[in-house]
Amino acid sequence: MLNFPWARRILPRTGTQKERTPFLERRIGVWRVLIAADESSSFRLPNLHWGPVSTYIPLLTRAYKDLYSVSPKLFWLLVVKNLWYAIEDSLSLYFSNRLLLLIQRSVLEGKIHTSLDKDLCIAIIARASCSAFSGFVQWTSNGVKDQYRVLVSYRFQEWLLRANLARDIEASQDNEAGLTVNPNQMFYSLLRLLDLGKQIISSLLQLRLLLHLLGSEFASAGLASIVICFLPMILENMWGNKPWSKAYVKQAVNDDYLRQQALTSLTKHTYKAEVMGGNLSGYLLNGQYQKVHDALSHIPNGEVEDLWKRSTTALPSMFSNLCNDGPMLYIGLLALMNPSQVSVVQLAMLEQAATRLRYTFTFAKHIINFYPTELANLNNFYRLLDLKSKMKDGCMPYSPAAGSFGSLVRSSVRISSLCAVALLHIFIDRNVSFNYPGAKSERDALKDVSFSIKAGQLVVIVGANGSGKSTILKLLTRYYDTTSGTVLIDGNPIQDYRIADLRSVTASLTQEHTLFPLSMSENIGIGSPSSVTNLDKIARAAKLAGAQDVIENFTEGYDTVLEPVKTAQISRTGRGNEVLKKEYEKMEKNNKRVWCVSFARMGGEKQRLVASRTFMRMLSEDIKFVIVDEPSSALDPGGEYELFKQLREARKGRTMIFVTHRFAHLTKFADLILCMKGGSVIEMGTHQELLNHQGEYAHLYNVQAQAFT
Ligand SMILES: Nc1ncnc2c1ncn2[C@@H]1O[C@H](COP(=O)(O)OP(=O)(O)OP(=O)(O)O)[C@@H](O)[C@H]1O
Repeated sequence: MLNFPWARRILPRTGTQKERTPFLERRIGVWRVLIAADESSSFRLPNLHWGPVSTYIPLLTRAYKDLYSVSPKLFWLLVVKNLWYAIEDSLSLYFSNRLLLLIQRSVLEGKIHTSLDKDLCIAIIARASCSAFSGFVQWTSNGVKDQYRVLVSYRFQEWLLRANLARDIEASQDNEAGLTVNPNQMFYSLLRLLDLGKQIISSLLQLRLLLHLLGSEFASAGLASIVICFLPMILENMWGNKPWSKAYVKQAVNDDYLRQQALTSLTKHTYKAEVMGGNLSGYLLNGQYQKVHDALSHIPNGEVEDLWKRSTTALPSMFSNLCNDGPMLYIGLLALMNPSQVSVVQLAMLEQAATRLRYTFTFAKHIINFYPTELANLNNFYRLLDLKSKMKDGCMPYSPAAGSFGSLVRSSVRISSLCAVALLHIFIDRNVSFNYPGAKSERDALKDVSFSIKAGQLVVIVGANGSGKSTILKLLTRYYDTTSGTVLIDGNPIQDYRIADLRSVTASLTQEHTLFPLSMSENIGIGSPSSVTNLDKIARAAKLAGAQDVIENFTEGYDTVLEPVKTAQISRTGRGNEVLKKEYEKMEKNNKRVWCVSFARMGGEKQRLVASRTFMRMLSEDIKFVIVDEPSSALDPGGEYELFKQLREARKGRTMIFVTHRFAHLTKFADLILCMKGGSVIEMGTHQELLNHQGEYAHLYNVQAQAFT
């Protein structure tokens, strides 16, 4: 079958027994191609695997219910449209047949009787109405489809957005959360599956029409037409060398080709300095590239699909085309052999009916071939939608009175068997341990941690890298739940509170905080969504974070959009057009916002902007708890000192936990310092107490102090 040496079957079936391998493997050009085994069997009817279909019935039911719920009216219009298209072909053929027979009778008789006249009029009206109504349905259905698509994709997109936002960190790290789903595609998948129903009804009606035509004296011609119209489909299955309609993966396995790719990639910007500095152009071009080029010159190059096509013979496509003309040729032969038996009208009708039936079947087969992909789309969408948070939300509201700063819990707190955190009041018992879900490390991120924080205290956590400082903050903000032990907030386990309530009284500033693809003012204002348009407040927050100068540097000031979405795109074919390409580059350059991004992406400016958001949040009286995790790595010493000072002052008696490596000008003000090592709190106390203790904290402090002496 494959008559080129470079297109050979790698794994021939062994012996007489047909070994069931999951793939058919072929080597084509530089590619190793694996084709799904069931795609390569010699002949079978279209992929009618009813097993998978039946397992997908609940999914389909849910999908169509959702589709219906978006707009029942448009749904029914779509169904009616499909039903009409299902019967339209057979109906119009039937009326055409009737009309042509009447015309033939009238021509043969040479005169028109009244009854014939009447029948002819009815037939003409019926045929014309059918065509006109089809045109009307086509016109309305385009509008309906577009309107429905927009509604459906917005609604489905909204569901996805809600599901994605509601998911906690652990669930977001799940593989399933990485599924890519296109709601627009979902709509088309559902539509195509509706189309399949249409094609099935249409085929049945067309078969019925053919049988009706077979009732005449040309039964044998009709029967032959039916058989002939299926022949191309059968042949396609036998000789179906169309990799683009098959499930396959390809992998480049030719060493020379891989080296050629590697050499070509050395022209990229990433390697530019190295290649120029090493004066490697001559070596790469003349020696290496030339060598692989010579080695590859006798190997056919190109896409798998094209190479595949070139590896087949012309016979299948010649025979397939002949079969397409089969009904016509067969009827022509009949007419030659027995002219008296042939009615031109009926022959023409049979030919038309057979052709339409063939098209309907081919189209249905096409949909059936792709239905696994459509079902997979639907399945992915609902898997993503149903991917729930791993953490259970509590049901207890948490709403301390505005300005209370947790004073309700200012009474002393006993260290119990539980660990409590006071936002108030926070406790952690000796048993509090934690490891990240799926963590590879054998050591727990936190081990036997125990401490208590009183409402309104300033707590600084210090310690070496990886000692568990940030992890404590993640437990206190309920990004994760402890593996053992409990965190108590105001005397109650943190799990009992509604997560959204706890987050609404917490302000945080961490290294992981980032800029949104929004304007500067919104980036800051979003810290307090109810004041997002309050420019005075936003400016105050920016001033506190020392970001005012950064913002004023931009021509558009607070309206500057950071991290903008890409505005320009160039089509595949457009990439080959130099004029278009230049215009595209201009569009990208003219987008001043891109420049802003690179300016603000890294470094101190970004940290100041991000800190402004936290200050914005702290300006709200609702905030009771502030956590800050290493927010100043890129700030200059002056900026860092100022930021720490402003954060301390903006705290206004709220409970604040600060994680930092550069704690010299912070720990002196701390009510409590936790010094951590290897996931445990090894020292606890005030700055003076810990210095006197001469332990780990004193060591870390002295290392920093020595740098300035
Ligand atoms: N998402 C994660 N998944 C798995 N392990 C993690 C994750 N985050 C942190 N860890 C591990 O947990 C331990 C504690 O990390 P944590 O970030 O709390 O330390 P840290 O004291 O804040 O360190 P640093 O000073 O470098 O920020 C480390 O061993 C770290 O590798």
